[in-house]
Amino acid sequence: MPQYILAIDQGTTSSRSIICSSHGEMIAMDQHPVTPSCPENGWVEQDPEAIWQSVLSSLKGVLAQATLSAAQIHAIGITNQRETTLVWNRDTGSPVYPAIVWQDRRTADTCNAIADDPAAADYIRATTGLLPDPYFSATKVAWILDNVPGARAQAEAGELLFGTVDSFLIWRLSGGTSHVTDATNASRTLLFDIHKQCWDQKLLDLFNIPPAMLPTVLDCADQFAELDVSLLGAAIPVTGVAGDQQAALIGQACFEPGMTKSTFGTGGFMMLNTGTTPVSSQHRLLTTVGYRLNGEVTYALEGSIFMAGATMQWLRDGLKLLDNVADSAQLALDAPADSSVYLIPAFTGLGAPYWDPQARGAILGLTRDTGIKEIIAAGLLSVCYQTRDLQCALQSDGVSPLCLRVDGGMASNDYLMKSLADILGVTVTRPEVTETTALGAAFLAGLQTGAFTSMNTLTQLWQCGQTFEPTMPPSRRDHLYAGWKSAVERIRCC
Ligand SMILES: Nc1ncnc2c1ncn2[C@@H]1O[C@H](COP(=O)(O)OP(=O)(O)O)[C@@H](O)[C@H]1O
Ligand SMILES: O=P(O)(O)OC[C@H](O)CO
Repeated sequence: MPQYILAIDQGTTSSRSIICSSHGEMIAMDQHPVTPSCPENGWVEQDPEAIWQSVLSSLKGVLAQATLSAAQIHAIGITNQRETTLVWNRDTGSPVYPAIVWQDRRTADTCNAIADDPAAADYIRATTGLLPDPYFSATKVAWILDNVPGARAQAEAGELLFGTVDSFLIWRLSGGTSHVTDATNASRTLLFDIHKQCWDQKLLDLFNIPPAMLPTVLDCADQFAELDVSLLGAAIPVTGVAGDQQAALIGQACFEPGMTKSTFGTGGFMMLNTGTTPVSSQHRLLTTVGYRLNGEVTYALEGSIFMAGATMQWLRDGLKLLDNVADSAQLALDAPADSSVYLIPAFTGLGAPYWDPQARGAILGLTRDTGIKEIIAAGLLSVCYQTRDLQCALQSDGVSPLCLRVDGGMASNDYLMKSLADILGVTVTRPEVTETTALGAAFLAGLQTGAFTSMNTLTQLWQCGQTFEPTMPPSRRDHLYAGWKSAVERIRCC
């Protein structure tokens, strides 16, 4: 008799819940959109109540679709958009400000000032594996405390709690009894020592964050909470948590050093397993916790692209060039292959390896012949070129992924996958089940309860769906990439 595990995947554009069996089969999925708002240039926020309601709806929806009751669910796993920052009142559970989303750049000046202090920047790098960039949570928390009237005093009095989305959801799901997170989410805050696996007092002082606000950090497979019975009718245990990119690493069964995955959702995130030794990048990649199980940390090198699928949303909703993002594959195929249009989607700056929060986007190489198809193709190719930027940084750090496992909403786009193989010059593999992020969270939850007995079991559950081989001549791929590099140089601010 299989056991049923439910996984919540709270992403930037939607909240999904899946139910899978202990045999690794997907039984049902339910998805509800969430819409970020951009109240000022470079700001990106979400309504915490909309996040919560979308998660609740997806929980109820997936149970209905699977025709299962909550009592039949063995365990819950949670995975989430990382870095997105919430601060809420311990007594009421009400957030004091909207969620500040990972893409938000409002704290760029603060980060630049810290980056200008070599001792502080070196300490951050050595302790957290990250860089002083508005992407991470610390300066977002400080901004809320400094800009919401009374918030800092309340935080110092222990009345306010900080958490990434996982923490906030667990607080709500547990009826306000569990204030916890996991080591992967903690590793994205700029406040967590990835070597000692604890919050770092010197960083808390640097960013002026009261320690009383912080959640307890657990392994990725652990006892996080029990569901408040009033929500679904059963006290289901929450036993697995990981940030979404780390959950995808697990869902893609990248358990051996050197194995690499890229997830193309709102952003694009390449992650390479480096084993139990943290590797420090000389080329501005991040050293991060891949997963922590039974107290043992597996580290990863990560390259983060801020705009992948979000570029296609902008082409659809902002420029109205598309009715449906999925149409982009055929339109791009119909564009002439020799188009030299480059779209640089630096809408909120550039992520790895540039880390330029002030850069802004551009479309370059326009001619009188340029039309919608060429711009759409350039939007998709921007994802390939940004991924090649990450591949080059990894190669310069002495690690070269020989093949790449892909997932995320954009992975269904065959034009993109084939172009990616061509521009990178490596085999791109799409798994049979592309909901790898949610699957990773389910794997973690099942590892804790014994529904999955080992990492080997998870490796055997991973199934290849389709592979895309590179066929573009190396000289052509290098020529196209050189055009991208010179286009990027035109828009950089630092
Ligand atoms: N066929 C497609 N072609 C191009 N982009 C796509 C396609 N399908 C989805 N996307 C993009 O992928 C993103 C959604 O992927 P998803 O993994 O659900 O994102 P997230 O977890 O960040 O919310 C959206 O930005 C959407 O524009
Ligand atoms: O919402 P996604 O899937 O694009 O993921 C967001 C990342 O976790 C941000 O670091």
